[in-house]
Amino acid sequence: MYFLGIDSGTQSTKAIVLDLESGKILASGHNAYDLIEGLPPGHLEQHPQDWLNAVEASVKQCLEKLGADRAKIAGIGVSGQQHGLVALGADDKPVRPAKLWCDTSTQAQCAEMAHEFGGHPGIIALAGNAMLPGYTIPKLLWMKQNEPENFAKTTSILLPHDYINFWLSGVKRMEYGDASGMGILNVNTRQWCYEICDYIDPRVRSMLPELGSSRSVHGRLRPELAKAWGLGDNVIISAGGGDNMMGAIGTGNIKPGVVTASFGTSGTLYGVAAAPVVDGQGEVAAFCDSTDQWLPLVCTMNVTVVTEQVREMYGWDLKQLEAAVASAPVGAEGVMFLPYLNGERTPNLPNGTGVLHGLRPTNMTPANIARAAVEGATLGLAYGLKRFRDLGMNPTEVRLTGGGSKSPVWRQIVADCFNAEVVTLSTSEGAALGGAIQAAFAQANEGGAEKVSYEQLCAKLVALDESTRCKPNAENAAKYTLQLERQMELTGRLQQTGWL
Ligand SMILES: Nc1ncnc2c1ncn2[C@@H]1O[C@H](COP(=O)(O)OP(=O)(O)O)[C@@H](O)[C@H]1O
Ligand SMILES: O=C(CO)[C@@H](O)[C@H](O)COP(=O)(O)O
Repeated sequence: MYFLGIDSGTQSTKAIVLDLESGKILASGHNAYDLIEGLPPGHLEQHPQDWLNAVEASVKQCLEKLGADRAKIAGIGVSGQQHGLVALGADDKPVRPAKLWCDTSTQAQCAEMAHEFGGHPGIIALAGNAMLPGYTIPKLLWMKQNEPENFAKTTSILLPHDYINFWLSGVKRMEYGDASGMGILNVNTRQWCYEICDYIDPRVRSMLPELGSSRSVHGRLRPELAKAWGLGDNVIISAGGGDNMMGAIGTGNIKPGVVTASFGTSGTLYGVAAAPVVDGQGEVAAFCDSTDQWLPLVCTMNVTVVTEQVREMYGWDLKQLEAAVASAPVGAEGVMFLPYLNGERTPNLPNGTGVLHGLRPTNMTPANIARAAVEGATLGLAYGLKRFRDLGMNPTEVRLTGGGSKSPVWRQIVADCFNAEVVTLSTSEGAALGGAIQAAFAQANEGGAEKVSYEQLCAKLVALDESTRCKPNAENAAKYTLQLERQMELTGRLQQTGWL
């Protein structure tokens, strides 16, 4: 039996076909897209139709490679960028483009809601999470206040992966993992916080679809799509989840003790927990995972955003970028790059901008700027790891996934900044693999006692690539400890003076 895993990311969609028997990835597909251009700073949006087109294109690439064997596909699992707001009208069409996880235009709405519910402590007591601009529900309040005609037309809301699931199956439903990033799920009880919903508008309750377990089957592939793609008539769609929740499954992060770091458009650090992990400072998000456990997570908004920008500025390809980073010494001869190009979530700087600090005539080289960009983005996540350690999670090994983890020089920088061993998986597409594994789990266990566990599936299907293992270099780790202090101190001071 084969399972299709789809990861709809911020920059592209990736699809893979997993053979359950051999554990091999038999085919993969990829399709890129852009953000909508020309919007004011802080407004980051995409057309949901672009995601559907990319899903279709990347799935078709896989199916072409499989040929007649495509009939062996028994299930599909979808991973999607978290938090985006897809607002649908009565005709089930988006009433406007989706506002994304990296859209920071909703600061006023976050402040208003925090004020209403007793500040960050009050909101954290209600839902487990602070109200941050990246999350979904402030986007809905923003729409009510700024586009009342679109709000009036909205009859239901979905997250990006839910919208893809809806297109695949015709069923609107949410699962706990991705729903926990909306800002209205009480992560302790896994129930909606109706106080917050009602504050936004009494109609919000009716906009929410059914909410349920991430372990169940979401629906079946629509007959029209099954026919068009040449698939069988009983292909299940699993519950799916946010890309970090699915990345957790695909990196074998299904029981406490494992920590994964993802280097994609965003940077994330997460580890499964058997109970909610609530951070009083609201920096470590208290999310649910997509196996009905919990997923404390730190997210920074500027990872490959920054490296891509530097690469484009110098007209380099990825190899040239890597060579430049490798040619500069640890610490980039004093050049520091505060990477907040799109604003930032951790630390919470919705209006943040990038800062280059420490430039001298002798160190102002493309190589140092490239190295400083990688170091700045990685130290942002090292701060997250420090917060994990504050909360009692102290990994000796971190599993890496996402596009940036393909770079050997970057991996060593991560090991040194984290002062922990790092290793990648046999595929860098952890979220897509997680989708395929979740689909295999849901298909095997549908409607009865559990026949196959996540432990069994991950033991068989998730493999570390030992050739990528990097140990921290003690001397470099010590330098990066100081570098992190400088980065956070500089950030704090600029924030205090209103420059960030
Ligand atoms: N060898 C590499 N070195 C540095 N960055 C890389 C490398 N390979 C891929 N990337 C980066 O990874 C990014 C894609 O990562 P991905 O995890 O797929 O992002 P997302 O899921 O957010 O769309 C690319 O834009 C590219 O910048
Ligand atoms: O907002 C978060 C996590 O809370 C991001 O991690 C998004 O889920 C986007 O992910 P990528 O496209 O970078 O994978």
